[in-house]
Amino acid sequence: MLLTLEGLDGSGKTTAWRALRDRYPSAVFTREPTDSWYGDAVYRSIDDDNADPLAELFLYTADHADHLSRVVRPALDEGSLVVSDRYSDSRIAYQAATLADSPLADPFEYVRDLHAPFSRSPDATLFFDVDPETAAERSGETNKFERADYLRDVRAQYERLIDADPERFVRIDATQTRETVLDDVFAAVDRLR
Ligand SMILES: Nc1ncnc2c1ncn2[C@@H]1O[C@H](COP(=O)(O)OP(=O)(O)OP(=O)(O)O)[C@@H](O)[C@H]1O
Ligand SMILES: Cc1cn([C@H]2C[C@H](O)[C@@H](COP(=O)(O)O)O2)c(=O)[nH]c1=O
Repeated sequence: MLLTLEGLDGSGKTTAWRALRDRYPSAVFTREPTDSWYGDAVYRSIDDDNADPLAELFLYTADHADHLSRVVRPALDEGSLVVSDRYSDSRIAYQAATLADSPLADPFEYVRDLHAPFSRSPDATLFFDVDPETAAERSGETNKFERADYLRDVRAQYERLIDADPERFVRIDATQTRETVLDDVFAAVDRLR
C-alpha cells in the first residue's frame, strides 16, 4: 500500500511522518524531493528565485521517476507499506500554481497528464489542511514557496485534486495541537491498513 502525506509547507507532514515511522517500524519511509543527486538538483532550483518554472517541473519529475524505480516500486513489490512525505500531488499542486502565468492552457491538467503514463498513484493520501498564513509562519518563510500568497494558490490546486478524487483523500485538520493531529493521523492509518 502506498500512503502519501500532502499539504502546504509547514502543515505538519514531516512531524506526522516521523511519528508514523516510530509506530510502524517495518514500513518503508521515503520522501520527495529525494535524498539523491536528482533531489539535490531540485533543492538548487528551490533556492534559485529566478528558476524557470517549466525547467523546475521537469527537475521534480525526474526526481519522481528515479524515486519510483529505485524506492517505491521495489518496496511495493515486496508487499511493504510505503509512506511518502510528499509525492506526485505536490507537483500537481505546487507547479500548477507556479505555472499559472505560463503559456500552458491548464497547468493542473498538464502536470497530471505528464505523470499518468509512468507514475503509480497513491492508494491513500492524508491531506494536512492548514490556512496559508499559518503554513507560512510555521515554515519560517525560508524559500520562494513559503509565502502565504503563493500557498493560497497551491491550496486551491490541492482542493481541485481532492474534488477530482475524494475517496483517496483523508483531510486532517492540521490547525489542531500536535497531539490531536497525531491522534487523527494514527486513527486514519489504522483504518486504512
Ligand atoms: N500541530 C502543530 N501545531 C503547531 N506547530 C506544529 C504542528 N505540527 C508541526 N508544527 C511545527 O511546525 C513546523 C513545520 O512542521 P513540519 O516540518 O512537520 O511541516 P511540513 O509540512 O513537513 O513542512 P515542509 O513541507 O515545509 O517540510 C515545525 O516547527 C513543527 O514543529
Ligand atoms: C515534491 C515537491 C515539492 N515542492 C516544494 C514544496 C516545498 O516548498 C519544497 C521542498 O519540500 P519540503 O517538504 O519543504 O522539503 O518543494 C514542489 O514545489 N513540488 C514538488 O513536486
